[in-house]
Parts: sequence; structure tokens; C-alpha cells
Amino acid sequence: MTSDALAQTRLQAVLEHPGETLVGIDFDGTLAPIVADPEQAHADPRAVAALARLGNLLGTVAIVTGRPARTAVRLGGFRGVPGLGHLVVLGQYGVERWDAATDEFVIPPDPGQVAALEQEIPPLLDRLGQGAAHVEHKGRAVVVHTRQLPDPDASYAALSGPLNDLAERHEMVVEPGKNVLEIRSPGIDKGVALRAIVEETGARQVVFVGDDLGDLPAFRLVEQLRREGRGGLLVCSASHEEDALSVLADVVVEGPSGVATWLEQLADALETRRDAR
Ligand SMILES: O=P(O)(O)OC[C@H]1O[C@H](O[C@H]2O[C@H](CO)[C@@H](O)[C@H](O)[C@H]2O)[C@H](O)[C@@H](O)[C@@H]1O
Repeated sequence: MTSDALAQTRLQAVLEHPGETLVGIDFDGTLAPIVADPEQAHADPRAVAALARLGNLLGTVAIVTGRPARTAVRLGGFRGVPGLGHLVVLGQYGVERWDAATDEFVIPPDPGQVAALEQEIPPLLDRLGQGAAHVEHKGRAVVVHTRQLPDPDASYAALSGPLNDLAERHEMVVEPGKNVLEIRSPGIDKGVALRAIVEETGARQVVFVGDDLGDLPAFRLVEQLRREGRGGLLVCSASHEEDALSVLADVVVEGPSGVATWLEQLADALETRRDAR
């Protein structure tokens, strides 16, 4: 079968079994455009509207993000949206959770070593001539951004080794991303998070939509689920910044606006089938 035919077959399985389908979707670069200030990364309203339609059609819709769950809920504008009454947000790579149905957050305490590690970051950045880098504090993780620096790629290269060494000394790991080096605890990733919600919901078809290296474990998990006999469809939100996911994807769309269009088309197709019954 050609890859196009395979993608079509995988989509068809979703269309035929929406009630047993889980859609997992990343936030930054997928639902929200990449912008310089992480506090200004709001979800595309078209994507949120499409997710609300899908919330009435599919078994489960879950946001799986590196953002803290509270931040994702706020920047996504997900609270109180009709159709998103059962949305699940898995934040900080699955450590945190928000359920729209109860409006409850489950947020474990921050790991103790983060505070000590954070204190070392400003002098380290200064020593490396990168003192203007934006530092995002996420409680259980800390993120150094190079996007707003004069040469983001050179700064990224200069910071990568020293931040990895710092993380290692504090028994943490670096999650690389688009102009970001995020220091966080090991042991959980989006693949682990996605596996847990797939088992919890009993989903037989899993769609995952992502754009960056942090989404790779979720892509790998969907490949694994296929080997275990479940259906899986992978959608890449493509950009010039990262191409690791496009080779694995069944569907490649152009950034968050392409994702919004793809979600709208999925909702259209599912509604047409529902109305024809
Ligand atoms: O798992 P995600 O939802 O993709 O979150 C991963 C990281 O995304 C954020 O950074 C990215 O988006 C920023 C806003 O558009 C952009 O400025 C940055 O360059 C991107 O890498 C976020 O700030 C991090 O905390 C997340 O870990």
C-alpha cells in the first residue's frame, strides 16, 4: 500500500469508529502559533471551535503539552467552551492534569531540586554572554528561550552543553525544542502520558497531532499502538524550524492554521456521516 493509501485507511478507521477514537493534540506550534513571548501564545480560535465540534463526536479529546496545565487552559481559552465539557489537558508532559468536566487540576508538588537549579541559571547565562535570554519558570521545570536573542541558533548552541551539564548535576534532563532548552525531571514524556490516557479511556483509535521534538515520544507511542493492533493516525504541524516529525506523519499540514483546517475537515466529515445515519 502507498503511504497515501495507508493514511487514508487510517483516517477511514477514525471516521468509522469516532466513539472509540482519542485525539491527542499538542499546544505550542500546533494549536497556537509560535510567537516570541510564550505568554502571548494563544490557541487559534478556529482550532478551538473545531475541537469543540469534535468533543461532541469523538470518544476523547486531550491536549498533551509541555506547558503547565493551568497555563494551557488559560492560553487555550478552554474553560466553559460548549463541546469541550469533557476535554482533558495533560500538562508538563503529563505530570499535571485538568479535567473540564470537574474543572479540577491535579498538580503534584514541584521537585525539590528545581529551586536550587534555578538560582544557578542567571550567573550561568551571564558567564556565557547570554544574560538577555528569557527564562520561563514553570514550577517543576525551567525553560531558557533563545528566540528573542539577536542570533537564536548561535545562542542555542552556546547554551546547550552547559545547560545539559547543569541539569545532570541536579538529576534532571534537558528537553530540547524550538529555540528552547527546558530543564525538567526525567521519567515522563508525552508517550507515557498518551499511553496512560489511552488505557484509561480504552480508545481503539488514536490520533496525535504535534510539531516539535517533545512530541516524538507520542508519535513513537502511536506507532507502538499500531503494532499492538490499535488504529493510529499521525498529523504533523510542519514549519521550517523542525522536520523530525514530518517523516513519521501520515498527514503533514502547514502550521497551526493548517491544523485548524484539518480539524475542521475532520469535524465536517464526522458530522456528515452522523447526519446521514
Ligand atoms: O508541548 P508544547 O505545547 O509544544 O510546549 C513546549 C514548549 O513550548 C513553549 O515554547 C515554544 O512556544 C513559545 C511560544 O510560541 C516560543 O516562544 C518558543 O520558542 C517555543 O519553543 C513554551 O514556552 C515551553 O514552556 C514549552 O515547554
